[in-house]
Amino acid sequence: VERLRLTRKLNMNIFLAQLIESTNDTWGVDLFEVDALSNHRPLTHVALHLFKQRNILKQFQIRELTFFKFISAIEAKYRNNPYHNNIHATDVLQASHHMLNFSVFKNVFTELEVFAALFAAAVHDVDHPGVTNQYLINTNSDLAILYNDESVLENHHVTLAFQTLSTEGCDVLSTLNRKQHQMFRKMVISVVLATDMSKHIQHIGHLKTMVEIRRLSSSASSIIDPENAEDKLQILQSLVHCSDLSNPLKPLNLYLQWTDRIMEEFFRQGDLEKSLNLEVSPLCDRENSNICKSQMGFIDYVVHPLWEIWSRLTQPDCQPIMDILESNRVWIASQVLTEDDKHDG
Ligand SMILES: COc1ccc(/C=N/OC[C@H](O)CN2C[C@@H](C)O[C@@H](C)C2)cc1OC1CCCC1
Ligand SMILES: [Mg+2]
Ligand SMILES: [Zn+2]
Repeated sequence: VERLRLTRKLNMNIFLAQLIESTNDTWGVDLFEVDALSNHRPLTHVALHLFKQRNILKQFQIRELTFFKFISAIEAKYRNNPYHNNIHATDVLQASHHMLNFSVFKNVFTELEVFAALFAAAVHDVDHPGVTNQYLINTNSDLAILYNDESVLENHHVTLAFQTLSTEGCDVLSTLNRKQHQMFRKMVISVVLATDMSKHIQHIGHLKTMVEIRRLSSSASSIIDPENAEDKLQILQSLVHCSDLSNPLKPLNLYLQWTDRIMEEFFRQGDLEKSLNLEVSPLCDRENSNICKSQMGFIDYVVHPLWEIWSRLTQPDCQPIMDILESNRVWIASQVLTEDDKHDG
C-alpha cells in the first residue's frame, strides 16, 4: 500500500510539473487542477515558475528564497472567497504573462515594466473581503473610511502588497536602485488601481485613441512607441484589466466554474445585505437571479466592448482568444432559452 501511495504522489507531482510548464505558453491552463495538486498554493508555484522563466529574478539579482517568502506571504493573505482568491490571482498573473508575449509587444517593454506588471497582477486582489466597493461604502466600513470611498479595495490591495515587502526576508525590491524602485512603485500602484471597475470606460477610451493613431499613422509597424512611457503604462493597465475580465474568454468548463464562484460570492453579499436590512445589490439575490442572462449582459456590455478594442490593438495574437469568447457566448445564449423554460416550467 505504501508503494502505491508513493507512486500516486510521484505521478501527481509529475502532472503538476507538466501543468506548471504549460503556463509558459498556453491560454486556458486549468488552474483549479494546479490548486488541487499544489496543496492549494497555485500562486506561489506559478509565480515562481514564470518569474524564473522570464529571468526576472536573475536580471534584478533577487534571491529565489526571498521571492518565495514574499509570494508565499502574499498567497497566504488571499482569503478563501469563492471567487476573489489566490486561484483568481494566479489566473490574472498567467493571462497577463501570456499577453505580454503577443508579437505587437515585442521589444516594447523594459524588464522593469514587465516585472511591475506581473507583480501587480499577482497582488492585485490580495486580502479581498469578498464584497464590492459599494458594499464597503454602504456599510461605513473601516476600509471605506480609510480610503474616503475612492477605489477602496484597490487601494487596500496595493498598500498591503507593499507592506508585505517589510516582512522578514520578503523584500524582493531590495536590489533595485532608487530610480528603479520609484518607477516600479509608480507602475504597480497605477496598474492595481486601474483594476477598479469604475475605470473600465476610461480603458476603452484610451485603447480606442491608441488604435485610431495606429490606423492613421502610416508606419504599419508596431504602433507602440517604446519611448512613450505614458502610453506603455496605459497598455499595461489595460493588459491586467483585460486579464481580470478574461473569464468568458477561457475554455467553457473553466468559464462556468468562475461563473459559479462569482455568483456564490455575490449571493453571499446579498445574504449579508438582507441580514442588515440593506437593499440587495444587483445580481446578488440568490432567490431571484438568471445566471445565463446576467452573463450575456456581462459579455455584451462589459467584456466584449473592452476585448474587441484590445484585440484590434493586439492583432493577430488575440484572435484565437476572441474565438473562444464568441463560442462561449453562443453556448450561453442557447442556455438562456432552456433556463427560461425551466423558470416558466
Ligand atoms: C464570470 O463572471 C464574472 C467574472 C468576474 C466578474 C468581476 N466582477 O468584479 C467587479 C466588481 O465585483 C464590481 N462589480 C459589482 C457588481 C455588483 O456590479 C458590477 C457592475 C461591478 C463578474 C462576473 O460576472 C458578474 C457580472 C454579471 C454576472 C455576475
Ligand atoms: Mg479587484
Ligand atoms: Zn481581480
